[in-house]
Amino acid sequence: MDENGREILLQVKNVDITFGKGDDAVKAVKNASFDIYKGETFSLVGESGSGKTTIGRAVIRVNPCSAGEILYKGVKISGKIPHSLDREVIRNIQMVFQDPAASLNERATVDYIVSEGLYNFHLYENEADRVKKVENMINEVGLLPEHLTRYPHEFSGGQRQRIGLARAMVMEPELVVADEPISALDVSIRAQVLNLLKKFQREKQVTYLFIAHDLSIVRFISDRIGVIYKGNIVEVADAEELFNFPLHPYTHSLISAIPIPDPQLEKNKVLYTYDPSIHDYSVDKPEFVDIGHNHFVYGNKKEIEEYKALREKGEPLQPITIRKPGEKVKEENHEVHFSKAEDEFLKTPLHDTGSIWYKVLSFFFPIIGIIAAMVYKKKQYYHNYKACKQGALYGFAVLAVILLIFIIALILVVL
Ligand SMILES: Nc1ncnc2c1ncn2[C@@H]1O[C@H](COP(=O)(O)OP(=O)(O)OP(=O)(O)O)[C@@H](O)[C@H]1O
Repeated sequence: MDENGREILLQVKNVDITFGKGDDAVKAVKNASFDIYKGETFSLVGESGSGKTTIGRAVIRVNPCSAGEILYKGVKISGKIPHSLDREVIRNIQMVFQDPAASLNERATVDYIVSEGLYNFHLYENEADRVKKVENMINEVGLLPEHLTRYPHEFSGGQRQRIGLARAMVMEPELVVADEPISALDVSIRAQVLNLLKKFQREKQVTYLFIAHDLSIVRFISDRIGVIYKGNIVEVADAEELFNFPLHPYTHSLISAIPIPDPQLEKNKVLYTYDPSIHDYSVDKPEFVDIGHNHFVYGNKKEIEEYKALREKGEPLQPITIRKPGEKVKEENHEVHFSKAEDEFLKTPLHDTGSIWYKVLSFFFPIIGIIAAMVYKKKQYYHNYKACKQGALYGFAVLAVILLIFIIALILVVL
């Protein structure tokens, strides 16, 4: 328990993770420390190569720590541990991977993939009980029992991620390390997988260590957020606190990179680029310090004093600057952090999928299709608008041809 009476499920304490030896050694994680409370979603955010996955893999005991320790419910699980504890960790801490295609055994049926953990830990009374557990889980992730006899390559990316989720959740884990679980998915199905993760949390009180490379995705799903830059955790705070008071300049840059849904504002937004050379750590060495409000920042004494003073003012900081019309911006601030697909996803309303069904229905009922298209246009659901318009136009074209044939036939009969 911490001083606020919250139960701490996982503690990462001063962890270093190094790959290789001697001159070739890469220190991927440096003195990382954070706690994860039971039932929360703790997100770890940072650019590619910053060490997020390395930490996630250390939590599931795949990567060894070269210094520090990881505690699960107060018990050390890093380094050498008894076999029984190792099994407990494997069962209770599950991982969901970024690439569902690579993380599922292509030669095994879905039934086997989902059951594997149950077999390894004998978590069923008899065959009927196993089948029941697997079928229930496959239903819970939105797939059907008949899918169980199929192989992963027969599914779409989103469905494969659902299988990966079923494989993890059937074990009834307490902690799930979700390593960029939606990054490899089509933009239109990312929200569905996020909603599924949330549903499991509501119903089964599962705790998440959610790994992502940008803040926009984690903003609305996280209780707390840790920001990592080149192996150093630079800031940890409650999600609201982090967005209101992004004290470390790297966090500032990540927030400024979040696309604004209004295209006009987005066009005039000044992107803030993080320049690590602003820190002078030659004498005054940096530390990871609790500045109050459950907020930790990495900095030297001088910086920490400045951060504390900013925080104590209590006025939310404005990490996003919008350029006035005609105002010039310094060239250095132009760095694009988001892929086009992510941009698109974040600017698109949740149900604006432009699904093929809008086209099909509009084709058969073109008048309704045109009305729907007008409504969607007004609501700025452009994908749905385009689908309805296209379907309705084809529908009208087919009707016109039928009418023409009918008129020609009528004329021929009359003559
Ligand atoms: N097995 C390994 N051997 C050597 N270096 C490694 C290994 N795994 C990771 N690294 C290095 O550790 C650093 C952190 O990698 P990591 O995969 O944790 O980053 P990440 O933040 O998860 O990035 P991404 O978002 O691209 O997955 C990188 O420099 C990477 O090259």
